[in-house]
Amino acid sequence: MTNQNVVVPDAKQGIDITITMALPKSLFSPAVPEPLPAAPGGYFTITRKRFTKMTETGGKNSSWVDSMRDSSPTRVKSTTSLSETEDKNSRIVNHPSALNMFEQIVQGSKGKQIVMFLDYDGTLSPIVEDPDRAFMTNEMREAVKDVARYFPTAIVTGRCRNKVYSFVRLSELYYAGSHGMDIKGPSKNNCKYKKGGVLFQPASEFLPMIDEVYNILLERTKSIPGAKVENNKFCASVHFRCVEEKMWAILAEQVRSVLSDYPKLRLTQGRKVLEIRPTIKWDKGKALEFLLESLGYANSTDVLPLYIGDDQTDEDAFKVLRNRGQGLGILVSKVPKETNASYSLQDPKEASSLT
Ligand SMILES: O=P(O)(O)OC[C@H]1O[C@H](O[C@H]2O[C@H](CO)[C@@H](O)[C@H](O)[C@H]2O)[C@H](O)[C@@H](O)[C@@H]1O
Repeated sequence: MTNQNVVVPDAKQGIDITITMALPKSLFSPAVPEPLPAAPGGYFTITRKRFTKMTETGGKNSSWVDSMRDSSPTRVKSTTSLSETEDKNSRIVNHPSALNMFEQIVQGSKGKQIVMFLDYDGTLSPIVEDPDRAFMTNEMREAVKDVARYFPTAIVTGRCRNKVYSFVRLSELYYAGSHGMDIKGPSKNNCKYKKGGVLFQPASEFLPMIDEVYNILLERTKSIPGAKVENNKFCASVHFRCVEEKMWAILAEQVRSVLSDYPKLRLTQGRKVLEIRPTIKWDKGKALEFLLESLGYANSTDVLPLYIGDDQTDEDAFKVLRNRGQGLGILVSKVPKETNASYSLQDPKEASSLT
């Protein structure tokens, strides 16, 4: 790694600014990526019907447990070798490293205002067993702080907004917690963008319901060793990272039985986590659009949104960028994955080099 000066035109101020970043020596690769074929929707919602079918059969039907296993993107299916995956579906391995392509990304931004969107878990912080201890490093915090000095920067996460703020502790950022259902901008005196003090909570009516469901889930899962329920304000998470695999079907059945009383809630899956969310049509992609609009870039061609994320829920944002034909999705993943992102990074460390 080496420090390099990258000149980025600042459309807002009409001047070039120079950012010193830690970049790999191999950064300025001449390769230009082929335009990616359109990827199909990557959203991994488990429909109530499928969820019911999976859980009804309990441990006997392996599809439920398979689905829980597949929720960890670090797992490559043992029946398929990497080269087989490449042969079968080259689109999956076709998104080049964002690090190697960074020069092109920066060049592509010429004259455009970059807006940076960052997922938290698995992107800014490494995945750890205890969700309460998913701290980001000081180095990462400094990197994000640097980015926010030049570009509007938002954290977009499934976590409760206050919780992620307690990890990140940068008051100049925008925060979209609860999968984008709790959006807040920097306070007026800490914001250089025109609509900084934004606050938007499209699922506020669900607050009492989520609280209720959280408490029921706590009770119903307390006898399952390793299960952890997290209240993320407008959604809730049931973690199974520390639950023995033989208990997964039982945990699933508990969650299913709770959800069957709440038709206005739906289930999605993240990295070793079941996420209970309101059925409203709102996700990280909608949050990205809302923030671009709030910043005054709704129909602008002078903006380049960059979104870095690692999770299935980030696919909604990647898809929005792909459909707009504007901006870039960057997937953090060690293994090839079907994605709507255009570039990839291996892990949070690489993400910190990029930012
Ligand atoms: O949108 P994100 O910022 O990626 O948040 C998604 C979920 O992240 C957290 O869980 C994940 O990270 C934990 C800590 O590394 C890990 O233990 C867990 O297995 C992962 O799923 C968070 O705890 C959840 O509430 C978020 O929904």
